[in-house]
Amino acid sequence: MPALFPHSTIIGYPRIGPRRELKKALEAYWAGRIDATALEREARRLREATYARLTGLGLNPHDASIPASFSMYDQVLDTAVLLGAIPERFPDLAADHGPLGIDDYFTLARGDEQRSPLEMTKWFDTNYHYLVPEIGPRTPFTLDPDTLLRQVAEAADAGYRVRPTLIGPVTFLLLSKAAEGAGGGFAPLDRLDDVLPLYAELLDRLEERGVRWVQFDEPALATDTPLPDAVVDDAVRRAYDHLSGVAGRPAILLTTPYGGVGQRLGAIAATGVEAVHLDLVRGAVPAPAELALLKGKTLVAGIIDGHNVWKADLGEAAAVLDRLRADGVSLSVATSTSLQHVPHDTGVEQSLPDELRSWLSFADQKVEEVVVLAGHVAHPGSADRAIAAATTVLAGRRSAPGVEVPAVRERAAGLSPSDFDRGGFEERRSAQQAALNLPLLPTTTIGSFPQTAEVRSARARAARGDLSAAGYEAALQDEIRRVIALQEELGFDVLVHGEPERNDMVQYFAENLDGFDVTQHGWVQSYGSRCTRPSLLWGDVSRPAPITVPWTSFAQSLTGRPVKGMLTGPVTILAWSFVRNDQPLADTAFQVALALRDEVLDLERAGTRIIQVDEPALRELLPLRRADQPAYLDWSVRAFNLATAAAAPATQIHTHLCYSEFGAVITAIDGLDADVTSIEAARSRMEVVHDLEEHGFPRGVGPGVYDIHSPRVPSAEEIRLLLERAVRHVPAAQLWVNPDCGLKTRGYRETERSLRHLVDAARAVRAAVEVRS
Ligand SMILES: Nc1nc2c(c(=O)[nH]1)N[C@@H](CNc1ccc(C(=O)N[C@@H](CCC(=O)N[C@@H](CCC(=O)N[C@@H](CCC(=O)O)C(=O)O)C(=O)O)C(=O)O)cc1)CN2
Ligand code: MET
Ligand SMILES: [Zn+2]
Repeated sequence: MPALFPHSTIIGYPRIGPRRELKKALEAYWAGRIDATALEREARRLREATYARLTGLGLNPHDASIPASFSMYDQVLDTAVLLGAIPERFPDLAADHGPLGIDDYFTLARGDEQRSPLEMTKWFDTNYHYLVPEIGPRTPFTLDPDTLLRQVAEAADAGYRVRPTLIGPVTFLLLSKAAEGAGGGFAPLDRLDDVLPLYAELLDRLEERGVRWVQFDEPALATDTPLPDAVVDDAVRRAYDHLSGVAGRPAILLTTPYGGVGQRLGAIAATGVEAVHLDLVRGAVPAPAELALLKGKTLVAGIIDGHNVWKADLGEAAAVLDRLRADGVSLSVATSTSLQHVPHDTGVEQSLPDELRSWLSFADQKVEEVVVLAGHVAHPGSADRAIAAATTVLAGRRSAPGVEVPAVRERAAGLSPSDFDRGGFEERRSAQQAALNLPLLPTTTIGSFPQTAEVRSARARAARGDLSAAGYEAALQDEIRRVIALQEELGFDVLVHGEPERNDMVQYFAENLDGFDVTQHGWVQSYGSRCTRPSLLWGDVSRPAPITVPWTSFAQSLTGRPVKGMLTGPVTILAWSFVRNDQPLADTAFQVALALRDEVLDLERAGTRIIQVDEPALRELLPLRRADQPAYLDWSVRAFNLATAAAAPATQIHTHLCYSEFGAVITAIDGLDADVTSIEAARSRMEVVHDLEEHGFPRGVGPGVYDIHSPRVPSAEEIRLLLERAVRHVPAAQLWVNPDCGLKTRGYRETERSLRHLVDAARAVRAAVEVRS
């Protein structure tokens, strides 16, 4: 008879550390500044500090309330390695060479001189990115459980009985891609029966170590998958019938974060798992008939949002829990998702206004909210004071100055269709050609140039007060001078100022708009050691003063060639911030769009002839459920239109989107109505030109000709071949030549060489096309 599932838990916790300790240790290890022992010592210290912290916040250290959700780089990679699922292109790392070492693990994550790493892609609808396993019909599977078992043992030694968490078999295979050469018709899920014995063996091994509960994350069950529902439901049944049939195993918690499971609840409930987690924030609260299906299991109610940073309405959450309990279900209180998507602790923020801080709940505060609600479930009435306090805070938030600004609302309410419409493209095209007189196949970059250690350090010193505002501005101007001179020397047609003033393309705008605040320590892992500090969008948004105009004008004053103004679009600003949850996203997007519209007009007035509005996250916010996608695409496209449509016909509007799955949203991209669109294309060898050709994409387009994600320098010949491929499918008069994305993560050495090759290749193809026509 398995133990009862604990009354309160979280699905996962941030791993990067309250002061980004893991990031620093990883980067020190990769740079050779510390050895593997020191890295592992720091990781272990962080894990134990997490268990201690969670215990302090009220989770029980003895009953599996605490998840063991650490990862050195990525949890999907960890599960692939646990199963020995090493892609065939890494034969030296295969299981017959023994268990995988830490350097081998990092080779899979980061690649080496010869091989690219596993592909990285977005994790559900978050700004976290996971590594995509490659599974073929013959990929071998061998259990490699040492890392997991060591963590269980190490926790036990420190006095914690933790709950190991890993990606469940169905989601693991659904998130994998078919290995190259797997053959049409093969889907990784075809290998389900081959991985199940390994998961079963793992349950045995965990049982031997005294583990009582194991968590299998199955978020793919809360999304629409490319495979038919019946196939996925059958996989759920087979997987969990197999695993629950293992004799003497630990009990199983199956989690389904990031959405509702809908009809799939039937298949999940029919399995022999002991506890089922549902996301009650994104998904619906189950009706009594659905709850009846869960009889005999614990419902782990994901009622605290793991995905945003706002304090919960505890009164409302308690009412939902009361209803569930009245229906007789065995109940545990939890977060809707892992807390890896939110910063650690509001308590360490020194510069946030107290009132704003009181509205916030980061990971540690969310644990407290879970514990309060679990107290309420166990002893109704016992949490009334905390619930009343939350109600008071929420009421204060609703009426606080800045949350609703009449002038902002009136402006948004007064919009008419013409505010979204730039007029006909033909008129624009001839006006722009007259104003700019650009050659065929114009060359440009995506905006940022390498962010040098000097620039970052100057910014850090300016923030500490060790460098004056004037000193910081002078340092940035020096950098702009160098970037302009370099582009002139290389022979670019459309220049950029290089964005040295931006810590991040979203945070920089948030720092300069009303309605936002930014944190000091609110770092969230984006992938591996890379982090971002999402801004807090808490109020009505407006622009107190021009933001980018001085930098762009300064750059333009240094050159006769056109300098492109550079803005981040409304959808991306929302996607990479924590956004208020008290009004529809579309309303907030329109406010941001209006602020950007003012900036577009000010840039134009200052003489900027080309303005780029980046929307790399347009695809990212696309809802996971197909039924929700059309409404999203409608408002997101309209927000971009609103930001850009006031520009004069002669002003050329560019946009940039850095992903290659272009086909899926090409109609929306067309709807943006930008004069020129640059996109990622190099990693897929220009495949996107087929989508463009098929769609008959009518305006300018710059498919990226070199991959900026790696320090590799492409040859001019290689770039020329890509361009010739593009010219065969897209009229040359529409084509631009640019890299895949911004250069901020690169160094100057490789950047300069790559850009030289880019200009050489563009000139060669330009000459060839001109001869032909
Ligand atoms: N917000 C956002 N989301 C995004 C992307 C993006 O660019 N922005 N890109 C996509 C991929 N994700 C990425 C996420 C992060 C990074 C990245 O490089 N992050 C940097 C931090 C960038 C930053 O905010 N820099 C700040 C702060 C830098 C810093 O750590 N400074 C030191 C001090 C340095 C010194 O004294 O010299 C400190 O604070 O300790 C600045 O330049 O000002 C990192 O982890 O290292 C790259 C890609 C998707 N999502
Ligand atoms: C992630 S898209 C980046 C666009 C931005 N203009 C840059 O060049 O860095
Ligand atoms: Zn990009």
